[in-house]
Order: sequence, then structure tokens, then C-alpha cells
Amino acid sequence: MSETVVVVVPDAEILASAVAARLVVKIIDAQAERGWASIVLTGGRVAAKVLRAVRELPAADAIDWTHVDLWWGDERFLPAGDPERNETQAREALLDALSLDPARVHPMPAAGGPDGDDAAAAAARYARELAAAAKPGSSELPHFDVLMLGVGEDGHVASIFPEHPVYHATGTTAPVHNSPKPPPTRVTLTLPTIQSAEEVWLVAAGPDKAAAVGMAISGAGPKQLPAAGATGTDRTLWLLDRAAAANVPSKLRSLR
Ligand SMILES: O=C1O[C@H](COP(=O)(O)O)[C@@H](O)[C@H](O)[C@H]1O
Repeated sequence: MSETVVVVVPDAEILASAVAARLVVKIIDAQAERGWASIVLTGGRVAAKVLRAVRELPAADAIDWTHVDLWWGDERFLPAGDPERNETQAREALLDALSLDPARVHPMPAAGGPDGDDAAAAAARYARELAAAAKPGSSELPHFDVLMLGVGEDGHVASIFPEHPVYHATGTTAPVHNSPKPPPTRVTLTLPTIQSAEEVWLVAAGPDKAAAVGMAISGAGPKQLPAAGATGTDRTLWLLDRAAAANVPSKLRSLR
């Protein structure tokens, strides 16, 4: 039985360091148990803050970064190195400072890469990469210990936007065309793929997120508000600052 927990902290800075601390402990625990950990990164402003906070945490030195698998929940389909790519932002915020095993780092393909400007082919390529990392005979997906998500003002998660056809995508990944948020072309994990993660962490800060967060936690439909459908198999954690949590019913909060 999966549980949902809502954690509210005072502000965005504290949120970033609290999420970073959780992430570091989760990776340390997974490595203690089986030697490796598998994390799905997200893009966006709060995500970059979290990754910068990980870099500053002394406890992060307890992680064997060569045994961490890194995936992405979505990508803005732009050329490699573009500053708007989620990969570029994650590398600048944290990854470039770590001793990672490049074979365990799995950015989504870039525009102008092996698939040119074909986002559908890029999404299919990423699906094959995921399948290649799955346990033989089990599924098309590897195990994800934690899948982190930002939450858009409109309630989107990864690049699954409200009322967008990508909501109905089958398969593990999907191209996104005509995204309401720039850039218009993206690649994303699908909702069923997100739902395969052991833990899903939805991280949001600021008053602009309050309406979407409040509705998603209070039971809105996932087609209208994709964040409402982002759940983990064991646990769904909403990690919020006070401003983003303004519309969350107080009985659902675990901390003020
Ligand atoms: O475009 C995107 O936006 C969302 C939310 O970003 P934020 O800056 O409002 O926190 C992000 O989660 C997603 O990965 C990204 O592609």
C-alpha cells in the first residue's frame, strides 16, 4: 500500500537543503542495501537549487557516486549544451563536480544528435536505453529509488501538460509537441513510467505553485492536473515550502 506524505518547510532555501539531505540519505541507504542507487532527476528552478544544496552537504561525501544511476524525467528538446536543457542545468548545479561513472549517467537525447530533430525517434531511443537497464525478463524499466519532479504553475510534471495528448501516451517515454511552455518540443517519461518508481517526490516552492499543488493534493483529476497522477509504488512525498502549500488542507500537512 502506497502512502502519501506532505512535508511543509518555511521557505525555498530550507526546502532545497531539506530535499538535498533526504536525497543524500536515500542514496546512502540504497547503496548500503545493494551497492547502487537509481535516481531520476527533474528540471526547473527548485531542482537546480536542490542539486546545488547536495553539492554543499558534507554527508554527500559518504556516497559512492560511481555507483549511482542518473536518469531524467523529461528534457527540453534542444541542442546539447543549451543552457535551457535540464541536463545542462543539472551538470552545472552538481554533476560536473562529482566522480560519476559516465555509463551510469543517462541524459535524454539532444536535438541535432543521432536523431536529428526527430523528437519521436529520440524518445524511442531513450525507451531502449531504459529497457536495456531493466532487470532481464522483468519489465521495460529499471528500478528507480527516487523520481523527483518539479510542479508547474499549471500542474504539469515532467513534460506532461494538462489536457495535452501526451497524457494518453502508452509506452515508457513520449515525444511532446506543442508544449504550452517553451520550448515547444520535448521528451518525457510517461505517467505509467513515473508511477513505476519506488518513491516519487514532488518538490514545489513559491506562491505561483499554490493553486496547482492544493488541487492536486485535494484529489483533482490527473488529465486536468498531471501532478495529481504522479505517485510512487511505496511512497509519494510532497515537499513544499509554506507559500506553495498555502492551499493544502492543514489536516494533510505533516509539518508547519
Ligand atoms: O519545463 C519544466 O518545468 C518544470 C517546472 O519548473 P519550475 O522552474 O517551475 O520549477 C520542471 O519540473 C520540468 O522538468 C521542466 O522541463
